[in-house]
Amino acid sequence: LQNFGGEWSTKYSRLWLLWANSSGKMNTIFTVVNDKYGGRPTARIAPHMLITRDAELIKRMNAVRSPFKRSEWYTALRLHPTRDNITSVTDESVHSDIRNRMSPGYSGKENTHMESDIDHRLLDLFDLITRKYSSTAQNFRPVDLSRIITYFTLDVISTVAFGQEFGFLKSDSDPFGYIANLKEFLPAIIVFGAYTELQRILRLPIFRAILPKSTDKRGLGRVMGFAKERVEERFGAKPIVRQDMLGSFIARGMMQAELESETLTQITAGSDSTASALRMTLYFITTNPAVYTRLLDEITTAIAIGRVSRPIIRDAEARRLPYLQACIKEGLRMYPPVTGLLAKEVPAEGAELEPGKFAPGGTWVAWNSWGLQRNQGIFGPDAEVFRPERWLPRESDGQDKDEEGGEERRLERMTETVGLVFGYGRFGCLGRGVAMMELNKGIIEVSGEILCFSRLMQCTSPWIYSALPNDKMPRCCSASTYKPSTPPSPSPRSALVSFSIRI
Ligand code: HEM
Repeated sequence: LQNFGGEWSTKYSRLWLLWANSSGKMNTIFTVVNDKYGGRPTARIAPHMLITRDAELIKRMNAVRSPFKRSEWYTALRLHPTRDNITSVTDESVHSDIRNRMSPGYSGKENTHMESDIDHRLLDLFDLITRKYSSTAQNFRPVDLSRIITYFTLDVISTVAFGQEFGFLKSDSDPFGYIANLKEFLPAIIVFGAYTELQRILRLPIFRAILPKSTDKRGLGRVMGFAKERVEERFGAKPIVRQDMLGSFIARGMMQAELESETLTQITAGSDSTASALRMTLYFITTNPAVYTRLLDEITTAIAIGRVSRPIIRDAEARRLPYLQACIKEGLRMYPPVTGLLAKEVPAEGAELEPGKFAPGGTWVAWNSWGLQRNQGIFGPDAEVFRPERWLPRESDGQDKDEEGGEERRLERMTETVGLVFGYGRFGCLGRGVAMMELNKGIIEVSGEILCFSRLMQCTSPWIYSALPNDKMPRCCSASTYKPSTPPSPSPRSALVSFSIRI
């Protein structure tokens, strides 16, 4: 790999990688490395490992008939003590068989409750804010939005996966100690991905006891136990039949033991990723007054002309709001939630990764999703800035047709590139539809809620004001209940929202 630039020690050992992995700043360190070594998109990060921010190479490696395959890095994603899952399996044919059987369930076509399930969890979120976090002049009750957003995505995924919410929002707590345990596990997964020999040691029977198992009282193991119970209910003498993801997987012949491992993966893959996207996007929107105002103007107008359902916007309606869509794409671009290495392996015969640069068979090529989304050639010189306007068509001055296909091509390239935050091709995210539905609904409804709560009850906008029955905080935004001439209740109540930003 001597043709590829990188820190000098990466030729000899994985220590630099270990340092980068455990620094908490892996995303920016890899981006600096990709920038520093001649500005080439691919650099060396370990004796056998490269990292790339080249969108074309990432697509080539992930494409359906590509000879590249998953590297052993993926085996670190095995959470069950004895069974692989869709994300950890490295055998191509086993992976594609599981994927074929799981895709219909994830797609939502066979999950008729999906949209209403998400709506109910969003209402639970607002109910929690109303119950516990609306401050009065005497009683100051700020809420950490980051924490409860994580509760929201966990309750959503358990509901859409197997028809029962965990109950994070109802109890306003982490009833299983799951989040704390995952915080310990995720960094370990990252290290085990680079040092795969550690995994082999951990799989020895004497070490299995420290891995999570369904009989544990707390942590990942407890969630595993919860998932196991839900799976058991679908088998046996009087099985529960429900049209949800689990129902779809069973209909496609997945066995009970397989499902116990897959449901745990669904939860880990589907909650933290979406929670990061939601909280970072909300953070950027609500701390940019110009963006925030424009977004609320868009929704207020849409409500006024009857294009938005209440109490929760429909997914199809949200897709028709261009500025909301621009904010969501820009949020995903600024903070791609998955920054793990996801390394693919070069086929035995080797491959030319960049013009004139060959990598031998067996080389691992990791992705730098952060750097990929900061490509100034694609997103413009202000790629470091949160600016949703970049996603809106620019007025044509008649000259942009000369610039590589003009405005249409510019938007297309950006959209293709930001779509890569969900991976690509045969390894692409199966939960993308669920995640986008949560974002479409969550971003706009929570943005409105924050504004509603953060103004004392002097609000006049139809978006933020409706009647206040029984001195309760309202679910606002009903255009029909908007009475601008009626002053709202004078009692000063608000919810103060803070974000603790975790990356
Ligand atoms: C904004 C939220 C999300 C992002 C950014 C995201 C991103 C990703 C990425 C980058 C991959 C791996 C691609 C690779 O290995 O090359 C992936 C895989 C996967 N994701 Fe997501 N994801 C999100 C939400 C979800 C949700 C909500 C679910 C479940 C409902 C989910 C389920 C999965 C599954 C099952 C896979 C494995 C697919 C396979 O191995 O074939 N994800 N996701």
